Amino acid sequence: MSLADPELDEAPHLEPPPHDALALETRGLDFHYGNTQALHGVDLGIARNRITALIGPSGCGKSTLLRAMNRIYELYPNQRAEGEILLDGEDILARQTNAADLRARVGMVFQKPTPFPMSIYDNVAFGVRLHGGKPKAELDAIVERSLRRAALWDEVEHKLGSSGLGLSGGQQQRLCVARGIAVEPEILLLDEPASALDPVSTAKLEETLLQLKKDFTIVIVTHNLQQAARIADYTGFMFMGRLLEFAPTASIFSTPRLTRTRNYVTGRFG
Ligand SMILES: Nc1ncnc2c1ncn2[C@@H]1O[C@H](COP(=O)(O)OP(=O)(O)OP(=O)(O)O)[C@@H](O)[C@H]1O
Repeated sequence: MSLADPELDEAPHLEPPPHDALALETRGLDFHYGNTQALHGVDLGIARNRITALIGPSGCGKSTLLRAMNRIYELYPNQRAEGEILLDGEDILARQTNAADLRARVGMVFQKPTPFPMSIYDNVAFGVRLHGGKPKAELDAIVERSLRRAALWDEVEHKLGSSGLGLSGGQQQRLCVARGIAVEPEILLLDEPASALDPVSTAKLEETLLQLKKDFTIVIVTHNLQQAARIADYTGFMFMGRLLEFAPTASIFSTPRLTRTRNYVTGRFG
């Protein structure tokens, strides 16, 4: 049976977290790239201090959904989101929401590590300086704390003045996590953050994320189903721009309700 089988006309099965546990919620979210509609009426609830994974076949809209959550798509022409995205009850798609403030509250780490061409220290301090700056001693403390939380401090404490570009891929990605959390966002979005990393670096990043969920709400897009099963509390399965199934991770992998989800998580599609 093909995952795209039109005979499989199944209604979505959504088991969102309790409403009072939500940090962010999308309601009826549509997304367009010009004339192409990439998201169709997505209703998604992201639980506070939990890891939520978005899985699904290539092109199903995972990255688009993530990019809507901090309005980063606005930096590109002809991309638009419609519907509601509630962050602590406030609709961030509303015009009056300041995009720079929003991106400080909803940080993002990309697939490819993207350290800036500057020192390790300056990479982590970058966002804090951008959002108003702090006295040197306070900034030092923030940089150390962020690097510790990203499990990178022990590896870089003696070379904070060296270029971030000189680190290994795995270290660079943890540097990007440190940069993202230095401004104390409420939510950290990660778009396939381990796809360019070796297994050891991946394990280290996963461990870091499990620690970080004590302080942050995490949403991760991943192609790696084992990764979702290992670290996510909730998992959403997307298909052709729709959120088809959403539930606690164990249910998605052990007792998926929809045939399409089952075919995908067992690798029996296509
Ligand atoms: N810049 C763009 N312009 C036009 N269409 C786009 C653009 N970016 C994505 N799309 C389309 O939107 C749909 C969703 O893409 P998206 O990148 O969100 O999927 P994805 O699930 O993250 O895929 P992958 O797993 O391959 O990264 C796809 O049909 C894609 O072709």
